[in-house]
Amino acid sequence: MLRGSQTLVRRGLQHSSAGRWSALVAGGAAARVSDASFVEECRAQYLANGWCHIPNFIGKERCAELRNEADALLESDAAFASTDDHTVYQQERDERLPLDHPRNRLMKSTKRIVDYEHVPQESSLRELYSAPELRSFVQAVVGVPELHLSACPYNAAMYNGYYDSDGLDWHFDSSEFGVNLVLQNPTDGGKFEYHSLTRSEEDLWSYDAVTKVLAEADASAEGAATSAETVEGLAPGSLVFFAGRLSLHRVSPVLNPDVRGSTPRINAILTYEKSEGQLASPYTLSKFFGRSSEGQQAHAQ
Ligand SMILES: O=C(O)CCC(=O)C(=O)O
Ligand SMILES: [Fe+2]
Repeated sequence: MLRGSQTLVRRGLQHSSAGRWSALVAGGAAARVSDASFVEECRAQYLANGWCHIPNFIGKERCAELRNEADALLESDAAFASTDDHTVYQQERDERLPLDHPRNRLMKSTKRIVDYEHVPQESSLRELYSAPELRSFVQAVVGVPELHLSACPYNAAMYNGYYDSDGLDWHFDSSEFGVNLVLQNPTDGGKFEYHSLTRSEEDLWSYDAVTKVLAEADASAEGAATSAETVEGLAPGSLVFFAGRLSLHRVSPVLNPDVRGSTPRINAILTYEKSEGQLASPYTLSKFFGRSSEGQQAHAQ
């Protein structure tokens, strides 16, 4: 009797979670995240490219709702505008090496961020981020034994806004998987450029490979070919994720000719980690979030 009623309660919970997921992503490809053939297709794409792009992952209405929320927050006091120099490794420079060494070369990035602490409690972004359906799906596609929510109160999920001439220069992510939900494209520029598996877990410096990608990037400004690729076709509602911890990537500067008015590039980033309790690095927190490690510790989730 007791066992029977517990089963019923559990089934009821499962139904309500699945029902909530369907409502959250209504009209989008995400309705298929538990479908084995869909997961297989996405896994094949991830293995072939190093990234996986799913157009129209969430429905148009949900996308518009998130875009409107992000747009308002990014223009409010909740936003942190960063203008910073950083190394591709997102670590302090090594004074023993020359300034033009890849370890020390400084990249320039400017953008706005609304971090998780400023995302309203009732926001659909919070629901999407913590949905077990999404986490299991990403885990299956990237092929890791476990995937966890970030313990950082700031980088768990956030909105990014790139306004005129903003961009995020070449870097490796310090968190494991930054899942990118595209909410608005700018008029021009703001492309996502990606070099697959530039470094390995065995050699996290991989200086030769990093030197080569950065030299190619410099030369490509003059029109030369590069082994980095631009991920094409990203549009509002697209979900794209990639091995950003091992692959150099950047967002090219947003170009908004004044005459056509200003349309920022807006997206949400959802952070997942391979192990439980992961926090953001002090370097990343201070450069991109305007936050301290002490604050992170005090509010860790
Ligand atoms: O905004 C994007 O498309 C990518 C952002 C990114 O690489 C990051 O936040 O680390
Ligand atoms: Fe990144």
